[in-house]
Amino acid sequence: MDATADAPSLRTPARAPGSGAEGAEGAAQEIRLDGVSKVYADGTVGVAELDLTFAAGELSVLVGPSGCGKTTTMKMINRIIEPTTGRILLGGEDVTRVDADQLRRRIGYVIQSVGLFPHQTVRVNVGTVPRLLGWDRARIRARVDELLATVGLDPAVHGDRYPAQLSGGQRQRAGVARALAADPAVLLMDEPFSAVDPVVRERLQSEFLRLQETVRKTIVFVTHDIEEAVRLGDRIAVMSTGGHVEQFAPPAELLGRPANDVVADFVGADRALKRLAVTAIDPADLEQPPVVRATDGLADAGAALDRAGAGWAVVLDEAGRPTGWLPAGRAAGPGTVDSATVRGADTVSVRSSLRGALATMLQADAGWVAVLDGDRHLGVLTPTSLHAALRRSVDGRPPA
Ligand SMILES: Nc1ncnc2c1ncn2[C@@H]1O[C@H](COP(=O)(O)OP(=O)(O)OP(=O)(O)O)[C@@H](O)[C@H]1O
Repeated sequence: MDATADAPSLRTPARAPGSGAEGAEGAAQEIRLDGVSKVYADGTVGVAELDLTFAAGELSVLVGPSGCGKTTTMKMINRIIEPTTGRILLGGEDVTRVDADQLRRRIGYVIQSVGLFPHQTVRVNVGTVPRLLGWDRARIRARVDELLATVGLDPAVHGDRYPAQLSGGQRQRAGVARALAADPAVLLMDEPFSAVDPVVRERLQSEFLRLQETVRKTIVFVTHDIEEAVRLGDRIAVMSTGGHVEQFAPPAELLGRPANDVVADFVGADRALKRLAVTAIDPADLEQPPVVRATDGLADAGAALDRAGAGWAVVLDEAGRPTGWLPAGRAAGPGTVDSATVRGADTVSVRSSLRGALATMLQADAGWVAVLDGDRHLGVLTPTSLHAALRRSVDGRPPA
């Protein structure tokens, strides 16, 4: 789903005059559940009283064991299931009592089995909601083709196929395109990627993250897979049996400070490792060994190392990129730094996660990795500073 080419039109579609869908299109809206509960006819508590706010433009994940009420919670938002008590506010508007059909047209919905109509072509499927909204044929056609391209399907190749003629991953992409067709303020996704194999799933997840960067919908996403939750979620709600929310927090906080044993059990014993993937590199975490230029004199470099009391220096080339390191023991005598440099410097972008930095460090076996902003050297991470960064991300403490 390379969304970049189509970004502007996804955000600002022309509104169909008199479509009756005013408010259906465009900017993401906050979803607030206010004392919402569901007790089924047989007395089963699907969801206990929930107070939850899904922030506009964020991807919130509902995660938890089977039967804990994830699907019930999600389906109450588009009123496939009617809440027993409470109010649901969409962009501040109480939608608990508005017409349910109209409400659903404002909300994109993607489910595990995709839910494409098998007897309709991909184009017809993706155009479902715009058709219901009364858009004219040319506009629907243009929108559908644009969306298919956005999610990585070629309209000329896949547009006239039936769902059975697509692979699982392609069907899932078509499902996402259909949910986005009328540019809904909100997307609900119920285990959308669980029916495809792990490799395809990971690719769909990455593509979906890129798409979300562009469209910035308010998304509520149900999964039972904590890895998927951590990968995708801006915030994660861990639910437990009986429809309770045990913790609702960003992934790093959830993994770093589980609110209780239920959450700790659910996120798993390897939560520290999972946390690496969701913790960004903070320039304040970086170590600053002395920096020398390849063209500097060795004696000058040695003096700089002495002054700093450092055992080694990062060597930069003329463009300022790290090319290797200079051990203090070699920083003496005639010649330039270049002649004494231990070649090879592994680098990572400051936009990487700590996991990316650790992976590079392990692969290189160098014990340090230079962090760059574009071509600019910002500092280095070592196992010690990486550990400090991880603790800082959890405790909110400044790095040592
Ligand atoms: N129509 C129904 N009548 C009675 N009980 C129901 C009904 N639908 C769901 N439930 C019950 O409500 C609880 C929550 O179900 P829900 O489908 O929301 O769970 P879930 O977390 O989505 O589960 P899963 O991960 O297995 O899909 C479960 O105990 C379920 O058995």
